[in-house]
Amino acid sequence: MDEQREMKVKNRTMVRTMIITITVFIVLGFILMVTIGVVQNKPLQQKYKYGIVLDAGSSHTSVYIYEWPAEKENNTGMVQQKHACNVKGKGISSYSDKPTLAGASLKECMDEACEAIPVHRHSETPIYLGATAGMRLLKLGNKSASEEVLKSVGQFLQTYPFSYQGARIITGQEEGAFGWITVNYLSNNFGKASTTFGALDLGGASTQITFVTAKVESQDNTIDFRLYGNDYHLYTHSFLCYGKDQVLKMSLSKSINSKHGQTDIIALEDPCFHEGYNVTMTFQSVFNSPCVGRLNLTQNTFTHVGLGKWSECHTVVRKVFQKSECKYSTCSFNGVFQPPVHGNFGAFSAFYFVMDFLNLTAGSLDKAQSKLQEYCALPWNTIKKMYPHVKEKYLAEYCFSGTYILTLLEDGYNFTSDNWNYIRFIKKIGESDAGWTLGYMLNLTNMIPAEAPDKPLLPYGGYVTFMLLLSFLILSLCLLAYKCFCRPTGSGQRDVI
Ligand SMILES: Nc1ccn([C@@H]2O[C@H](COP(=O)(O)OP(=O)(O)OP(=O)(O)O)[C@@H](O)[C@H]2O)c(=O)n1
Ligand SMILES: [Ca+2]
Repeated sequence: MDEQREMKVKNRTMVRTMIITITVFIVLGFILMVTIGVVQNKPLQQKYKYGIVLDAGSSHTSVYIYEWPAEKENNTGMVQQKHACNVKGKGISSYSDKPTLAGASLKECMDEACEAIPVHRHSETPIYLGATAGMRLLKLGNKSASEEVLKSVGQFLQTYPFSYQGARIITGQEEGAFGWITVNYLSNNFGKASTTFGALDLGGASTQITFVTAKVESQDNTIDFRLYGNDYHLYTHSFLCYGKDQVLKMSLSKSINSKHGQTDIIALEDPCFHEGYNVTMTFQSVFNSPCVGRLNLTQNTFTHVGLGKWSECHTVVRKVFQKSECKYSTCSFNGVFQPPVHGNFGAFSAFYFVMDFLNLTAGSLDKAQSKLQEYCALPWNTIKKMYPHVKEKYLAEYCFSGTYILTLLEDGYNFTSDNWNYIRFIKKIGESDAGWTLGYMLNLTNMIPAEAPDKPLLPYGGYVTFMLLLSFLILSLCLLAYKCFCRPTGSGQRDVI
């Protein structure tokens, strides 16, 4: 009997030891799994890559620095603007008579770029310069000067430690298409069934319109892309000379020409400038562009006198659009094919600067016209007092520019009161400026793949959590099963298997 009791006590002690050992192992195992899960899930220190694009516009140059997580290059929406710098002074095309100075004008912003990008990334950071309508016009008027300017900026950029990828004049189609890519990339519209935004860009010397359409009747206006597994059939057109500074020159030159021969032009009355505005201008400053014809005058200067009459201004501005000829089913203006606009549009650059200043980014077309009419009727002195901190050159032109924008959108691109609210005036999307530069870099670095990259079933964090929960469940079941098989028997003993 004693032996039997001793055996029983021994057995019980053994079972207890086993249970304790197994429980300790299970608990230790679980702690280990949780620890690994937590450590694995800890956000890794991101490694960023960088790219630089210089937007050499007609009125000014901007330097944009983009950054993206190194391992997520091909995911949509990953590239963001890290820094932007506006070069002081005018655009590079204004250096036509002193081209060698064009490069050095970029120094301050390029030095900022060196600071903004970690030194160990400098040599692998691509840098691109794209010049737009100002340089297109200079090339038309003085080809060798445009080449000298490009050479100067190219040589200057190569003195920096970045990976120089060239300085060139981009085409109007590229400018339109890459603006469209930027807007839709930043809005996360690629790789989904969602529709895309059209893009409207207004600069100093050209304007672009780009949107997805089914049928394009003219080859010059077609661009096809396959992005993230979807085909996009784009309509795009860039109107050289229809940026707001060149249109002002065209409009002034038309008024001067209509006066020419009748009287000596001493004062040029302009309904698009505020009453009381009175500035001496040279004829040269109006006629110094391929967008306006030549004029032979003996005088050098004239006085630009404001009248502040919006409806007359509207009539004058309308005259820069030639609407009578169209050999296609539909046209925008100047005989250029354009399908009817449809869907949402993002309107950026000067579209935004001007409409934002005039507080016209929301509301109906009728309301925009009546508010602009009121604004244009304000005397110049009042305007100057209302906005003492705004650059006088910009301030003087907002009545004209606002009128031009409304006319371009309505009479030029055929927007109506019904689809006016589909236009969104935007400066930035998230942290990044809307414009062609981001799309240009994404394209040249192949960062937008034609096909959507394969995605794992679960994101990494989700995968670790799921595996942990599953392991926990299995262990719990094991414990439960163990408990069931160790249930006391009728004789008060335990069956140990
Ligand atoms: N706060 C501001 C900033 C700029 N502008 C005007 O907006 C135009 C410049 O627009 P932008 O998109 O910078 O033109 P660019 O890129 O220089 O010209 P382009 O694209 O035609 O080469 C110029 O007329 C400038 O006077 C403005 O009215 N208000
Ligand atoms: Ca521009």
